[in-house]
Amino acid sequence: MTRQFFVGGNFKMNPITRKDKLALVKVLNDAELDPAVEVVVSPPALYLIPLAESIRKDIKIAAQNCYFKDSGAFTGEISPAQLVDAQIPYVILGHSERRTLFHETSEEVAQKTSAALAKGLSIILCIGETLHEREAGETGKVCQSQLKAVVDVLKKAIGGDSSYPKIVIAYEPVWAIGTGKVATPQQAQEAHADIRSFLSKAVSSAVADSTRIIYGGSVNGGNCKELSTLPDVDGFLVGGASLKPEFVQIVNSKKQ
Ligand SMILES: O=C[C@H](O)COP(=O)(O)O
Repeated sequence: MTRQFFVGGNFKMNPITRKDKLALVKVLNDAELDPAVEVVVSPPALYLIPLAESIRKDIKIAAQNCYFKDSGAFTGEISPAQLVDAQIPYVILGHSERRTLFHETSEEVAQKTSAALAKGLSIILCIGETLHEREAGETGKVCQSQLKAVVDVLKKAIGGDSSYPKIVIAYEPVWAIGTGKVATPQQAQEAHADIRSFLSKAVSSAVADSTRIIYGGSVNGGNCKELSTLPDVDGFLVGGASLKPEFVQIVNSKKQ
């Protein structure tokens, strides 16, 4: 099955100034982007609506997080219903920075995933192991347990397996994030194939076949080409390099 290549830019808590944000938008708006690629950028919450209004319409916008309730006394949170109302189509959930710095558990990530899907949002669901877990030979076990929490919740949710086309799984080994230490093509392919095989057993072979599994962790203009040729790598979630003009090269990595 052909899976549409997907490139996401996670700006994290950047840029600091609106001037830098405008420069970034100009680079993307002026660029020649491969029309076959789905491109999504994810700014801080403050910039979601202004970015959606100023960026070209073939680039979609993602929030970097959301809560699982619709509204109420939850200071600092944004709800799936609010994102839908603001016409923001995607949300990143389970990023390792949320899991580690903000102590989000896999169960909370699953609850947020289910709530966001119920409102019609698409999800970039992040999973991945720490260096310690990789060195202990636990990469597969960790990724599967993070994913299983979502699979279990979706089994009970309205819509069930029909939700999977709205989920892109981002495999992001924590040791590769922001470190300049990218996974080797062999490590990336192995982890992606393992995730796909888990999906096949835990959900169905059709879902395993059609779900996009993208790689994140120190992707840049220099290493994207080789990673983009791997059979189970369906795109990238880019952090640091998404703030630079080389993001265009990463979007176009299949065409280079
Ligand atoms: O969400 C993106 C990842 O955390 C990757 O970040 P990075 O490209 O800066 O390593």
